[in-house]
Amino acid sequence: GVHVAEKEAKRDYQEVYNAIATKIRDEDEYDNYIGYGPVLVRLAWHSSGTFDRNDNSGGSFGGTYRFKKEMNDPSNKGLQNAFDFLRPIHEQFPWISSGDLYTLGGVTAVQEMMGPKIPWRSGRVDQPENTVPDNGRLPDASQGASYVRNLFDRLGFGDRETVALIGAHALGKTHYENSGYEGPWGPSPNVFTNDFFVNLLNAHWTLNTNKKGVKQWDNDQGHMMLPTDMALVKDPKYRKLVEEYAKDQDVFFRDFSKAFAKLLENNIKFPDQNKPHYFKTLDEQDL
Ligand code: HEM
Ligand SMILES: N=C(N)c1ccsc1
Repeated sequence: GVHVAEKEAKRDYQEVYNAIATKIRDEDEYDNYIGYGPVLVRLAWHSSGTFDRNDNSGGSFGGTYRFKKEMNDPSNKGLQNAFDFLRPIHEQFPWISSGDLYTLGGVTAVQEMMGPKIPWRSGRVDQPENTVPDNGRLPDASQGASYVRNLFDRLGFGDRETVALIGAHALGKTHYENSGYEGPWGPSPNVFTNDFFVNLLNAHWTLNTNKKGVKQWDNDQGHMMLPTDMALVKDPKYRKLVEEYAKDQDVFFRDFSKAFAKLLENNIKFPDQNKPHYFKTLDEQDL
């Protein structure tokens, strides 16, 4: 059922943001100098993407990613890097819940990679191991448009929100050892842009079977797209949205911010007094 967030504690969440942001800035060598931003965004997404609106189960509230059943979900392979990154932050701020920390990590990463401001509310409360949702709720990358539409409908999202959210694939890369896909970087793996959409439309894509026997799309610049990425230009309704976001990064930023905030808050009711935080970036604080 829907969870009710606890009333906001008298805590300095900007301080937690700054600790995460400083660590992202300092530890820049991770994953061939992509840094921890993208994998932190993926942890926030995967810890929220277990939501199912049909029975109000899953979602970020209980911080259940910390339990091995969810951590070992094959869909979550590679996210241990984000979990290990956040461990010292959790030790420094033991009062923050796991669910708040995993989602705040993604918000901090998006903003520090020059993405849009993401409003964020506190109040998630750790839940016990017996509340871990079943594996298999996160999307399979080998599928087409109707699969993507159904999966994001289960998460409570329409076409516009779905296409905006998948725009996060401008960040980071795919790794053979995690998903069986190998993605040399997109043009800006640690800067949040609308490149994913521009790339989808403008590059010449070839469907290959990679060294792991997995089908993926490659272009001559050494970028890759998943089958579910390519579905966004094959489906006429999705394609209209890809074209809109490729043309206007501000519209993409606006829609991504709303959809990402909604994703991180699915299945949670927040007390009115828990106002959304709009965190300042390190640059905005001259830190
Ligand atoms: C149809 C939906 C989606 C599918 C099938 C999908 C699948 C994948 C796969 C297979 C990878 C590569 C993982 C690896 O090998 O390390 C990946 C990476 C990534 N995904 Fe998605 N994803 C989807 C939606 C999203 C959404 C909604 C977000 C965030 C809002 C997101 C953010 C990311 C990020 C940031 C990475 C890079 C991680 C890294 O560099 O370590 N994805 N995704
Ligand atoms: N399409 C991409 N470049 C991608 C997919 C998952 S992470 C990056």
